[in-house]
Amino acid sequence: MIRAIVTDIEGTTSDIRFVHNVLFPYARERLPAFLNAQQYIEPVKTILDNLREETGQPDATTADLLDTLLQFIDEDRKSTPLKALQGIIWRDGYVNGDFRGHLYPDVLPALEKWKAEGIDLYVYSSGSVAAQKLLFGYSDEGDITHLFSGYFDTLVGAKREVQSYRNIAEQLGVPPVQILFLSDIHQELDAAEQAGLRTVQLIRGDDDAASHHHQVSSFDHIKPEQIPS
Ligand SMILES: CSCCC(=O)C(=O)COP(=O)(O)O
Ligand SMILES: [Mg+2]
Repeated sequence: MIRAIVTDIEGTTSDIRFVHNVLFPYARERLPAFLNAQQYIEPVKTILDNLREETGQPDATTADLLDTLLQFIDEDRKSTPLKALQGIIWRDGYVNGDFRGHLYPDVLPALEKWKAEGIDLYVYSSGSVAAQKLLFGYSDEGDITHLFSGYFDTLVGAKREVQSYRNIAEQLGVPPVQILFLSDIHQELDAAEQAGLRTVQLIRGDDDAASHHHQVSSFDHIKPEQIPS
């Protein structure tokens, strides 16, 4: 039986276009002024030092790091320091009501049903845990963070690495075979499957996302009780 469901965000609970057309431009536009104001203040100071270490540029200036970050944004690089900075910048947008966290309409009813059935719910996204809590805390359906028992970001490991899913299962204290991972990206699902998790692939768009994983177009087609383990 499935005891825990871990869900991706972009392309799974939420439209890719919300992330790429709203969140990313919002952070990109504000990043230069944000770094200029915050570069010597924690936690930004430490995040920038982490970026220097990540990129092997120990003597990089803030201007150098800004160029690197803008390039990472344009490449959709899942850099942990970048995601931490984005999460801090996005807070103002959510709190000020500039935008709300997009949820597909099938997501909340399914999460509430699974929670009521005793399945614990978690999130695993490249977005920082802070960014995840903001998206679900200021979502189209209001604050739904009460539904989630925990959050994972790339501090647990990259999403296409098998070890990341072993780490998640160990932290949950649940046998991998009793954990269902939901994502749109087959490489993430492949890694989760190799770690022993069960998988379902969300096909939200019309792109050809052929894979061997069980595929559904919405959360209401997911039946955890029918997944053998
Ligand atoms: C938490 S909302 C922002 C998501 C984000 O920054 C991102 O890069 C999405 O990556 P994912 O691994 O969830 O597809
Ligand atoms: Mg995704």
